[in-house]
Amino acid sequence: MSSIRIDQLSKTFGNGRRALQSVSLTIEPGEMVGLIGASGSGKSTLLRHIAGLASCDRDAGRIEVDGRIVQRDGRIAKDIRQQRASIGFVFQQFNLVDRLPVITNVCVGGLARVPLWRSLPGWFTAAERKAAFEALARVGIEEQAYQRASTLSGGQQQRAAIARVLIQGARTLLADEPIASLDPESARRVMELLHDINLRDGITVVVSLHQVDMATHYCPRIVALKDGQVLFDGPSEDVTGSLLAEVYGSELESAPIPHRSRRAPLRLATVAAAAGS
Ligand SMILES: Nc1ncnc2c1ncn2[C@@H]1O[C@H](COP(=O)(O)OP(=O)(O)OP(=O)(O)O)[C@@H](O)[C@H]1O
Repeated sequence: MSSIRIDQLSKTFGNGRRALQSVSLTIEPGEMVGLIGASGSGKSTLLRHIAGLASCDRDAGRIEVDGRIVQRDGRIAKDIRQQRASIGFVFQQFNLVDRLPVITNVCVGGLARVPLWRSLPGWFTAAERKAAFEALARVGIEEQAYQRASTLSGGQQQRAAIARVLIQGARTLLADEPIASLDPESARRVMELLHDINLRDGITVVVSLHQVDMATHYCPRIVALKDGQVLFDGPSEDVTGSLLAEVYGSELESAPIPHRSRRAPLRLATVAAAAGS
């Protein structure tokens, strides 16, 4: 059974903008996939559809996660709340509750599994708090457990958000530009963490990134979107300068170019030359 299966997914927003056009994609359990593409190419829209946070066009697509239908032909599954328990979502802006302690934010990750009356802050059991503390230790911020979330650095907040996904027991982790607002060192640590979770826990990871070098370094498979369509789907080794020129078009000058330790670095001049060829 595939981890994620997308068939012929299309999305047109109310303003007539076609954000996704007949996207089909199959992702197997334990894969780590980097989603790249120019601004507006449809990366966030695709991730939000996989999580059932947005619905596709009528009669235009179907998404399954772990063999269960998330949405079909414009209708989101009725049991989406239960399904979301196994789909972790990490956002660029962390989505923590600023005024609550970090550990409470992390405990909230288990909410789909506890009765509603126990979801109020303070009602978490000792076992749940222990599990949250262990998740914080795993992401390296256990010392900040009792600080308000707002007092953490961006990188620490993102690690707390990942700890929340660990507590959630998600089998699939979708990360929408998780490092876009982080400094380079914090970004590297977050990518290392996603990589570790993928390798050690076997969690399927799909991460959208503007930094192509990060995508090709950490993700064995790259999916490139252009104008809402899959332009490339293949091993990161096959991401070439000419492909990037096609993916980023006029954004090329500002596009981050990969520096991959395994291969000769792709330099802007190489890519620009490919673009002109
Ligand atoms: N709620 C919305 N209403 C109308 N158009 C939208 C909406 N959300 C996204 N779009 C449009 O859909 C297209 C795809 O947007 P999306 O945010 O998925 O792109 P992206 O690749 O994630 O971009 P970025 O890298 O800048 O975040 C864009 O043209 C965007 O303007």
